[in-house]
Amino acid sequence: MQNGDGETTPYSLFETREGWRRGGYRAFAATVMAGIAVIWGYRAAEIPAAGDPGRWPWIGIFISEILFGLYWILTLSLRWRLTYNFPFKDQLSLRYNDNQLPNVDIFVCTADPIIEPPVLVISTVLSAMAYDYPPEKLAIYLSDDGGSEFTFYALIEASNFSKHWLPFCRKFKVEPRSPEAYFSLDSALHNCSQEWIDMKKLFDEMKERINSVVEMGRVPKEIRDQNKGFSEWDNGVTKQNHQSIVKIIIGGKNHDNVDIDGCVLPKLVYMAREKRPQQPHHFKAGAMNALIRVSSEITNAPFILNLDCDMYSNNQDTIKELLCFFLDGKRSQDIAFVQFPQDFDNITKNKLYGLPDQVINEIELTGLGSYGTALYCGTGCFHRREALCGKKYSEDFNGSVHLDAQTNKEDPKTINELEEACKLLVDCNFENGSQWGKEMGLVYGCPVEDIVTGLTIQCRGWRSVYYNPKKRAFLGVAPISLDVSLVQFKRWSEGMFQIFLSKYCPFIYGHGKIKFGAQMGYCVYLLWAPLSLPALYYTTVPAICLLRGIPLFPEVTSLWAIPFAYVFVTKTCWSIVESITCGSTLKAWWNLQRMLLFRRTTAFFFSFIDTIIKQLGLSQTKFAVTAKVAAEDVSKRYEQEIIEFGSSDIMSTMIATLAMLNLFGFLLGIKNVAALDLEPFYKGLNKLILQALVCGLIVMANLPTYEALFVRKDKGRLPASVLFRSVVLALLPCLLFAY
Ligand SMILES: O=c1ccn([C@@H]2O[C@H](COP(=O)(O)OP(=O)(O)O[C@H]3O[C@H](CO)[C@@H](O)[C@H](O)[C@H]3O)[C@@H](O)[C@H]2O)c(=O)[nH]1
Ligand SMILES: [Mn+2]
Repeated sequence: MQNGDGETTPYSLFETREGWRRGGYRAFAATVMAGIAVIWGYRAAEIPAAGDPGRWPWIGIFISEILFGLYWILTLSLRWRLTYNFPFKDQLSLRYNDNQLPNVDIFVCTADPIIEPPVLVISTVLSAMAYDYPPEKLAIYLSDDGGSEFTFYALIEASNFSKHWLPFCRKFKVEPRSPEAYFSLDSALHNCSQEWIDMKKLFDEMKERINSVVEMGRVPKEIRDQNKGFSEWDNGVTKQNHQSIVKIIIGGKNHDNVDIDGCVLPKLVYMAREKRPQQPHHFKAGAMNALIRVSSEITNAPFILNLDCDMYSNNQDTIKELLCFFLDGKRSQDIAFVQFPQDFDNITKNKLYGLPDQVINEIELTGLGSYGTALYCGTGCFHRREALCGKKYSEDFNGSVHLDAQTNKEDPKTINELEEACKLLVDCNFENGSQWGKEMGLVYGCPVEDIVTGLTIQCRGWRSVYYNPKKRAFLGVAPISLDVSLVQFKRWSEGMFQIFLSKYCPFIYGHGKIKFGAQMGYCVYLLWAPLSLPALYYTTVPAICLLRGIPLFPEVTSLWAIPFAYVFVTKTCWSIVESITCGSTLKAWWNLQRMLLFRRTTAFFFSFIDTIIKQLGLSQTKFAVTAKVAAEDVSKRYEQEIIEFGSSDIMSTMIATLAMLNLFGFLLGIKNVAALDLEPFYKGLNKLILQALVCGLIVMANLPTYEALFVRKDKGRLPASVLFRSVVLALLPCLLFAY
């Protein structure tokens, strides 16, 4: 066996295996496709004559079904072929000893000390410091877009705490290594030794100190005096307006950089790039690019792990596992990044808000990864620095040469000189006239900087790997109220639709560069926003037509009902089977269907509108940071799986209005039919029953909405103003069209 050379060693570091044969799925998909084609044919053949009141609604539903059908064809690309990746960590240590392992830089981004509390941020940082990896090869960089002295203070506390925490983790093989997550595990699981108790006390005291400083609203003088770094905050630093701040908290050849056992600590750097009100800062993409430059000055590791501040490491072995993909000689050369799925540690049993979507994580993203084009999801992603910085892949690129060349960057500069040099790299003007945000680093101008950046890397010839280990590598915080969740989906769908409309549209930009299946797969996500249009049509027009007795579906006794029934029933069953085999419960599947309905009719629809407005140049890109904390009563309801509507914004009004509209349609439609004599009654029933079924399903999915409107008394209910608005809005079409 020879070091670093994939060709002469008999053992590979990773393996890619084909999943189950997909023949069954393909055959099934073909029958569904046939069903869809028959439905299209039926719609085209049976268009009501001019003058018939049903003509326009019919044409509308025809168009909707064409769009749904085409979208469904796109989703096939994600299921066609599934391959899975398996690293062999033990082989890595046989091939490379610790000295030969590459440096790794870990980037953590935070943006706001209130909705991303410093204690949460440092727990993530500490979990990253505690990886089972030679500490002298690790460096953790925190980018603070909040420019907050609280976050800086918390990081100093964390650096002191790490001197105890890291030895403790090593000694007791602690897992997970985020102290917050670890100590909230059932303590009965642990040996309640004195050391455990002492450690918990140390952590609780630190939390207490940090939280009290945050509550006080300023860092007291005694603390400020202990670290001259606080002087940066002396003259009016605000979130939007401040100079560059770079502080190397642990690093350099300082005797203080060891833990209580005398082991070296990983480097730790705080960075807040310069912000000026009139200068665009490009949100997370800007922060990441600043981190790339600062880290290149200080450590310049060839591999970069990118984490959101809530995504703590849940597996100490992750770095070693994932290096298997990068260090396997020739086979590794064209791999630009390895993406892990996004997972959360605050999930209830039945996934109230549909996150994480196991089918996306286990099947769809695997499917996209099988084309060599794993989606870059912004967090839990390891990059090859060169690929991220804009290098094109070419056959003669030799990753291992680069590895040999990299050694611990022994810088003659002092910490002070380094910090000053870094500050220049993150001032507002540094990027002017450069390729940053275009050809270099993360791409600017899009609220989903991650997806578009991943695509550009792939179009430069690189491959990416999706790795979904059994043991979750990272766990984050999922939204625990409906509005926060919908706002997050709005940002995503808006950003993705922008990509579709921009020069980065995968069908054009990716043409000839990534596989056609991959182009289709990307569009499954990029087209979320326009998918709202047929969805809205389906949730409004059948209900209104039902009121008026206009049939839009075939008679239930006619042969034409068969393709509708077939497509609906088999697709539903398939989706249930997929969910359950991916580890969901039946109830979780149902909750997801409700969330899909809510997302499509609100978040996706408003993002569609906003994207169009933006295309017209009337507004600017925004990035609404997702809240990671909530009030106690909200958390309590979340644990009981009660939906937190709790606001009167336009999205909840929309949800309530659609719920009311379908309820009216369903009830009045049935009432109208029931009032008939026997013979016309059966005829009417025959004609309208499928339509009533559509409304009935929407009503069923909305049961929690009615409860929130009429029954609930807690703060998470829908306020009376929403009830009033939704009833008026839903009655409007009923009155206009019904009589
Ligand atoms: O101006 C900003 C805004 C955000 N962030 C950070 O970006 C991360 C993601 O923000 P969050 O509000 O948590 O967004 P999510 O919707 O949870 O994020 C997902 O989607 C984003 C793109 O929409 C990606 O950037 C994220 O990595 C991905 O986890 C957080 O750590 C933030 O602190 C910044 O650093 N600067
Ligand atoms: Mn997040």
